[in-house]
Amino acid sequence: MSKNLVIRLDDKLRAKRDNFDKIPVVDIAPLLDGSNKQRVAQEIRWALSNTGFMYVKNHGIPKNFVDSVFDVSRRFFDLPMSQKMTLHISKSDVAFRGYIEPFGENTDPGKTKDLKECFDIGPERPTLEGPFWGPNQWPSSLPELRKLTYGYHQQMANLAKILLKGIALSLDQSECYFDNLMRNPISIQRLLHYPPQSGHIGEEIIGIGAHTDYGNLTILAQDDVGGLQVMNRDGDWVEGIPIHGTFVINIGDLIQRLTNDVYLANMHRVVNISGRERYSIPFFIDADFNAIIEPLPSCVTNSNPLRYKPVTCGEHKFGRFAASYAHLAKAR
Ligand SMILES: O=C(O)CCC(=O)C(=O)O
Ligand SMILES: [Fe+2]
Repeated sequence: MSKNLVIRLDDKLRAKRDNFDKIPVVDIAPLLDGSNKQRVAQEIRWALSNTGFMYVKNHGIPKNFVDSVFDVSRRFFDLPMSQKMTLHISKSDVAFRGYIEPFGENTDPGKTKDLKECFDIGPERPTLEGPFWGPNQWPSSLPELRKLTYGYHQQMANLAKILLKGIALSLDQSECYFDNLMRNPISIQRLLHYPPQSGHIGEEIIGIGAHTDYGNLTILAQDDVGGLQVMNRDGDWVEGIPIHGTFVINIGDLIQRLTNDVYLANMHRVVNISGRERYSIPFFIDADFNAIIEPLPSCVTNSNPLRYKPVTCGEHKFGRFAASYAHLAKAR
């Protein structure tokens, strides 16, 4: 695998990180019930500075609810292609809501085509305008999809708030630190389907090409098939194996910028070598469109000088989307 991707971080900082061959599991019950927030914050700090990823367990979201969303997601992707294409994401313009066909969004576009199909929805708040807001597109033949996916998305938004309190504490900030940056945060609830691949699997076509996530936080539910891979300090890929009852959490570029590279928005990809269909359900949450993200003064030191200029969340996110989406590339 190309090691050049990891060099994105300067070598001095990379050498300071602990290496890892497993992604840590963090029990967040003491954060939810308030019994030991600092212990959870410490575990989050290790996980996000060294791996950029963690599993969370005891998160309070019922397993049967998550299963019901996987179930409706399978039924959605089983619909005929002609029906799914009537909901195509390009019809929502820059609201980014709807269906994306295989190879329609490529996360490492110079190198890899993504063998995945997606369905994206977002908050249904008609008063908010601008990119990343707008009506969702729902299939009339599958009415349960709306209730389940939208309900799931709200549960994820609540869980994200709790996790962001833990992340704020882990950075020695007040637990309300993110509230001002996230009054109406951009968020996307995605359903993902990775068709099976067989024969020789080269980097030119895999489930999802190597990338970092763009925003603040991602909460991922995966089925039991496996295929998620996360890059360690040596540039080797570590399996994000499915662990029953957990979510996989990772931070995106905005938190890496906010922490002046102290926390890592790590490279990851999906290679589905199982020969089976794989389904996953990521929830992405960013900051407000106009929120200015700049390094926290406590993360800027003599040995880690200022690395980033302020950027708005919307500007950063839009730039990264434009590079990945065929329908935006055509419009440019
Ligand atoms: O499906 C997965 O396991 C990961 C998906 C992912 O990385 C993404 O959608 O950004
Ligand atoms: Fe990702």
